[in-house]
This record gives sequence, structure tokens and C-alpha cells, in this order.
Amino acid sequence: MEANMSLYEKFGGEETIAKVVDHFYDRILADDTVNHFFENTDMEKQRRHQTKFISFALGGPNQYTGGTMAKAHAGMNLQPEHFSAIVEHLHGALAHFGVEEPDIAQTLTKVATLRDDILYK
Ligand code: HEM
Repeated sequence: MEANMSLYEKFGGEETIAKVVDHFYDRILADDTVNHFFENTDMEKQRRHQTKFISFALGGPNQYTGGTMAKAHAGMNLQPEHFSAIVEHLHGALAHFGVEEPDIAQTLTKVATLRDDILYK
């Protein structure tokens, strides 16, 4: 049964997600490589962004009702270093909450599939 569980369920669902989101968000805003992208982003929107992001990454319920990833990041011209920084912060946030490395690797692999949809838009 456990093998079929999404990581989202395995980690404790929404309650855990909320904690990871807060931590992920703190890391991003403390990082000068990427924090300027969020300068004009309001807190509520930011939180929604991160929640969708983490839920997606963990295979949770699809909460995303907006446009494509390409559309969400249009005009940002995101570069590989920005993508890497965000992935690194996701790694750090998951590790902080005791998620095991194989599960983190699986999560980061899933996020990496979005790379081409997000970069250079
Ligand atoms: C790595 C995979 C990524 C995923 C899954 C992801 C997910 C999302 C989603 C779902 C939205 C739409 C939010 C909404 O409509 O409410 C969004 C918007 C946004 N993303 Fe990402 N994102 C990723 C990478 C990045 C990167 C690398 C950056 C910049 C370093 C970034 C910065 C932003 C910003 C600034 C917004 C717009 C926030 C606003 O509306 O002001 N994202 N992202």
C-alpha cells in the first residue's frame, strides 16, 4: 500500500505541506539569486504559489487552476541558475523536515520535468 502512496500522503498531507512551504519561502526570500523575482509578489499570492509548487512536487492533489507553467513564468526570462537555486531550496526545505534523501531525489526529479516549460520565457 505504502508503495502506491504519493509522497504528499506519506509526509502527512496539507499540514506538513504548510510547514515546508513556510520554510521554502523563507529560504527563497533570503537568497539574492532569486528573491528579486518576488519583489512585486504579494504574500498571499506567494503562499499560493509555493503551496501549489510543493503539492505538485509531492504528487498531491492538483490544486493548480491557472495557466501553463510557461504562462506563469512569462516575461521572467528565468535562467538555469534560477531554476537550480529554487530546486536547491526545495531540497533544503524537505531535508529540514526529515524527508529521506531517496524521497527528496524522487521529488526533485519530478520538478526537473518542468524545466523546459519554465526557463527562458
Ligand atoms: C521549479 C519549478 C517551478 C514550479 C513548479 C513553479 C510553480 C509556479 C506556479 C504554479 C505559479 C503560478 C502561481 C499562481 O498563478 O498563483 C508560479 C508563478 C511564479 N513563479 Fe514559479 N515555479 C517554478 C520555478 C520558478 C523559478 C525558478 C522562479 C524564479 C526564480 C519562479 C518564480 C515565480 C514567480 C515570481 C511567479 C509569479 C508570482 C506572481 O504572480 O507574482 N518560479 N510558479
